[in-house]
Amino acid sequence: MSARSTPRDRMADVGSLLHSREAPLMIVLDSRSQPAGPVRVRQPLIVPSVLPADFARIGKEVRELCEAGVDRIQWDVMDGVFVPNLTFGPDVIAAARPHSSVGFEAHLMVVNPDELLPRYADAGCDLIIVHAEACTHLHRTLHRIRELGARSGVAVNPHTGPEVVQHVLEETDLILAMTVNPGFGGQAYIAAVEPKIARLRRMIEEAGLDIELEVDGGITEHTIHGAAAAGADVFISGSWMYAYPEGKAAAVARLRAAAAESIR
Ligand SMILES: O=C(CO)[C@@H](O)[C@H](O)COP(=O)(O)O
Repeated sequence: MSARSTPRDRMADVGSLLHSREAPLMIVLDSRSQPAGPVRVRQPLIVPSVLPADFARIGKEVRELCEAGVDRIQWDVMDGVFVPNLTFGPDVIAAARPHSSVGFEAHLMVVNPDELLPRYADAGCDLIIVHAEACTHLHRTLHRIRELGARSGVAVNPHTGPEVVQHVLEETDLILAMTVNPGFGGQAYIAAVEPKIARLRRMIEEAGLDIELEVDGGITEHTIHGAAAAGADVFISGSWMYAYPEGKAAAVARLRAAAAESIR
């Protein structure tokens, strides 16, 4: 737990301790290396987008996701300008917060994230993700998120190169490689992003930093393999998870198993 954590963060940390990035790392022997040495195997995190949820019963939807075994919950915040859609204000998220036993992340698809950061931190978002394309002073914005007591994340659209995050790695806890153009759920996964995911994974490893690498958009039990093999370790799922015939718990288990097969 970092020194910048707020009391709300600390409560959320206790609730989600089993899913922390530090705790679940396994040590295995890598038979490919000579001599054999310990290798860190990342555990995939499965995170639903609430975009397909029934907004008239959002508290119940959040409780169902927690019971399904998700690692945290993503709120897609859209302003109708950065993306052509409008979604959640901070008051909606704050109202849902007491219904959750896992952390909240806010994916801010907005043109002016800086002025909104305190509102989403106060609403109970433990992780706040801004778009590189929306931030004139990305380093400052990420630093500000941490000052507010949240973890910081930076998202990049499918067309944006990995180099935009090279000089802010020290200020970020997560990189989100969008695998659709943001704005709507239910779009097709863009496999052409995978080489960028691999490049981002190398950048993280070369920097020696504990940064999560998230993918978002079109994630299914099939597409998750390519993203995991490229180096992603956090997987957002929206429409596929909600439409899974055997229910959300089975969908989470299916995605977790599929990611674990391919994660590197
Ligand atoms: O950020 C976004 C869309 O802008 C995503 O979170 C999607 O909402 C994920 O939904 P599916 O592609 O899994 O339906």
